[in-house]
Amino acid sequence: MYFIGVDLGTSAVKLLLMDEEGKIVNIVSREYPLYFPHPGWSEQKPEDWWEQSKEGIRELVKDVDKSQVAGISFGGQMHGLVILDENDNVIRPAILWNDGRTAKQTDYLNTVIGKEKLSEYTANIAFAGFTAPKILWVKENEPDNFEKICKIMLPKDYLAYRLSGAFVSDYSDASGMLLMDVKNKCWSKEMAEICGISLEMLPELHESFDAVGTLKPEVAAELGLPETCKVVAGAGDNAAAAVGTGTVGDGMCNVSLGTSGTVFISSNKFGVDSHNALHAFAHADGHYHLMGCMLSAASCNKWWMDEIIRTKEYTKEQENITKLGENNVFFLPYLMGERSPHNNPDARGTFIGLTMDTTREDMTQAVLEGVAFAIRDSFEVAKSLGIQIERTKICGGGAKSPLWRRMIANVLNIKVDRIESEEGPALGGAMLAAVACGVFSSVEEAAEKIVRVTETIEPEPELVEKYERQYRKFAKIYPTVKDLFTELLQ
Ligand SMILES: Nc1ncnc2c1ncn2[C@@H]1O[C@H](COP(=O)(O)OP(=O)(O)O)[C@@H](O)[C@H]1O
Ligand SMILES: O=C(CO)[C@@H](O)[C@H](O)COP(=O)(O)O
Repeated sequence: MYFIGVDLGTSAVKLLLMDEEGKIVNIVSREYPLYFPHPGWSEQKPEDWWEQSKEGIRELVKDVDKSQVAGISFGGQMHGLVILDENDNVIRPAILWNDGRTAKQTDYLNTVIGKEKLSEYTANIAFAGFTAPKILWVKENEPDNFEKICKIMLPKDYLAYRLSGAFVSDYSDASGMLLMDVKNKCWSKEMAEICGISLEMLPELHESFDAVGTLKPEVAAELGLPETCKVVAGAGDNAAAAVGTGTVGDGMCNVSLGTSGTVFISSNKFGVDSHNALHAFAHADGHYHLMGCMLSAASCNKWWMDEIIRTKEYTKEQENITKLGENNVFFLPYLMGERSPHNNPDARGTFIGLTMDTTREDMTQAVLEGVAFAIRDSFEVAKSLGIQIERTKICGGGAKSPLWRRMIANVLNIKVDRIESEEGPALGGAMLAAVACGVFSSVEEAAEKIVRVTETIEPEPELVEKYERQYRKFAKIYPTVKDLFTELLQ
């Protein structure tokens, strides 16, 4: 038997084929455009996700016996608002997780409804990228579109809907909508009322490892897959990545360096961050997790390389970096505003400390370090909650860089475990499909049998000390320039 894992990412859809022994048989990737129609806005077309996923699946399975593909599941970029009308047409482009247009609606939710009430209804407060503020934005700014809404779904749920006709979501991804009561794993009537929507507009909720249907006959024919192929609910990309890196059970950690950067801490018990800086979400293993999310991680390096110094030679560029822990240049990686821990859509990217002898390498280094320091910010919040993290897994495109992995290990002062593939969410998706098809009795068992650590990066005491001093300096920059960010936008 084979299982397909689909990682519906922001930069591309990554598809992974796994056999029932857990061996990765093939990986395929298909890019699609990301639109920034206004500064701070971020959109994609669901039709692009669908077309590229279909093309990717055909390529993925072309050399295997397709009749043996037993299940397909997903890890999807979270929070994106996909709205369909009564004829199942997409009403407008999806508004993504890193879109900052909802500052007014987020402020309304946090101050007028109030953080305490939001926390009581959902276990979280409002962040600009979450789905509920986006619904309010459409209501206020595009009333004609709002009137047409029949179905509200998340990005990966759109794929499941097109593949199977099942209008469903899973608890981990739905946690990020600010419409779900995370503790009790059900929709919040209060939040639906606040957003002016009915519960019928929301998908049926499932565990990530639940089979929710099979391929529609016409889709099966188009893909060359059997109609019996199970479509499995799947998870938000971070929960799926956690499955794919074996971050399941109690007190495990995964750092993802994708377009976003995340710190994911699994827990067998429901818990909330009293500072509201970390999200309290459901996990794909049936339990819970806390998560910090920075909006621009590997995308900062991509921006710096592609748009500014204009090179595709990421590895070569990083090989010239030598001054680890001694850089006088610092970079705030807030190119799309920032979520954890600042919750500030107005925050912006910033270089500070430039002099006449600053080199291109210093600035490249500052970009990579700025991301590592921002990841550390979420670790500091976890530490303040009494959570001690001694080692972490790492995944995402940025984790392909040996230098970045080393920086993370030293800035965080913990061991960093690399697994066989950086494609955490896609592998996690395939594992969820295998659980739903009965190959494994639980997500934990799948992780135990499949995930292998291939390398551990140890912190280096001398560098840890240097980076501790550097982090203290970094931590002073945001509070100093914070007010200026809002002023600059006026
Ligand atoms: N060697 C590398 N060094 C730094 N960044 C990298 C490297 N390889 C890939 N990336 C970055 O990883 C990101 C894609 O990672 P991925 O986890 O697939 O993201 P997403 O799920 O958001 O689409 C891109 O921003 C890409 O530039
Ligand atoms: O908003 C979040 C998590 O809360 C992001 O992590 C998105 O889920 C997008 O992930 P990537 O495209 O970076 O994997």
